[in-house]
Amino acid sequence: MNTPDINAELLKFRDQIDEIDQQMLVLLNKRASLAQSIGHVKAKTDAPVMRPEREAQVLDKLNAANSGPLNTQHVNTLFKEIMSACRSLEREVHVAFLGPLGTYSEQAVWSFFGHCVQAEPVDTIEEAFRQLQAQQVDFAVVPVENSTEGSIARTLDALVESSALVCGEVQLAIHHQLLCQTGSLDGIEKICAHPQALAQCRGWLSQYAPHIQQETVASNGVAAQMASENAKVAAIAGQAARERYGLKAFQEHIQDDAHNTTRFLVLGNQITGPSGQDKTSLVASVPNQPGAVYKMLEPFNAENVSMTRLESRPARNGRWEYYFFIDLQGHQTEPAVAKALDQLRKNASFLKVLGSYPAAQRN
Ligand SMILES: O=C(O)C(=O)C[C@]1(C(=O)O)C=C[C@@H](O)C=C1
Repeated sequence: MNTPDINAELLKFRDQIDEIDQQMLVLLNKRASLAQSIGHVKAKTDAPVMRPEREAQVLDKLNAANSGPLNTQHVNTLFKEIMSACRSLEREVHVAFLGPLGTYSEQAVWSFFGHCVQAEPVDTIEEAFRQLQAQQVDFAVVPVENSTEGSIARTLDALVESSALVCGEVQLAIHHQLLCQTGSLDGIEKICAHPQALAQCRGWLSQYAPHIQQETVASNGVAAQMASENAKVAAIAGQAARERYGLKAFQEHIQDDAHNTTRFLVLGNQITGPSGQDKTSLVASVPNQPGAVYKMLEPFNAENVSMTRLESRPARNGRWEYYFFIDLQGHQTEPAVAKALDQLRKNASFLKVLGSYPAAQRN
């Protein structure tokens, strides 16, 4: 095919794309107007603008109907952003996250809420909980566990104390990158990162950058900021930091464990209804007696409710008691889950249901 023929063929397809884009724009604006109408209805009763269960259902319905060539991830990414834009026309949603900018927590915010939210970095996990409790923000996004490093104790402790409800979860694949101003290691004198990131990349660093000094800093976001200000510094950080600070990658995927993931909780002050594929998180404590833990878990077995997580933390009351953090499959309004929780309430010395929320498979 000669060049004029190729150009003519491209033009034909591009004309069709232009036409479809115009049609989609009309439809998207129709959708946005409907969301605005929903917003007006909600405003009458001060009902929450963000409904995680409804957004999960929208994605599930679309994916069930999808015949490709777009895959599930494409559909989710596109429609999360569409809902994010529509939602922002109802009211701007404010989300606190563990900062600074450029951390994986920020990435988790974009992944759950799309980009049309007001994301506000805070210095500590406790401050995120405080702002949520004081209703300074609508939601808070905090890390709760990492597949290689384990649970984030400060989040677990804060969950026991606070009135925050779990409204959602985000499973984020942690892809560390070695970032600097030029994308080359020439002239780099030190590599900065959070201690966990350095630990997670130990093998790669000893093989490919054994002679460069390493320095631990408060977060990968801080490391990326340092690299953006100093050409002799490289940082280990993720995609959000790379974009935020305009850095170039010397190498992507430098973590030793290819499946390294961090799970984040989306916390709010609102109850989340069932979406069809949900999880329930709770924290319970039992008397320090033989068989007590077995008795605590027995109702889940009896009701055939699957547990996806069981984690213990000292209760910090000086009596060698423990809090058990449990995640279940199903929503607390489902009969089997409700029955198991009723029984657990009788067996436990302490029980707090932290919330039911859509499971993260849509991320
Ligand atoms: O269905 C609603 O309640 C809406 O506000 C609409 C919409 C959407 O764009 O589809 C937007 C925000 C909510 O989180 C859920 C869905």
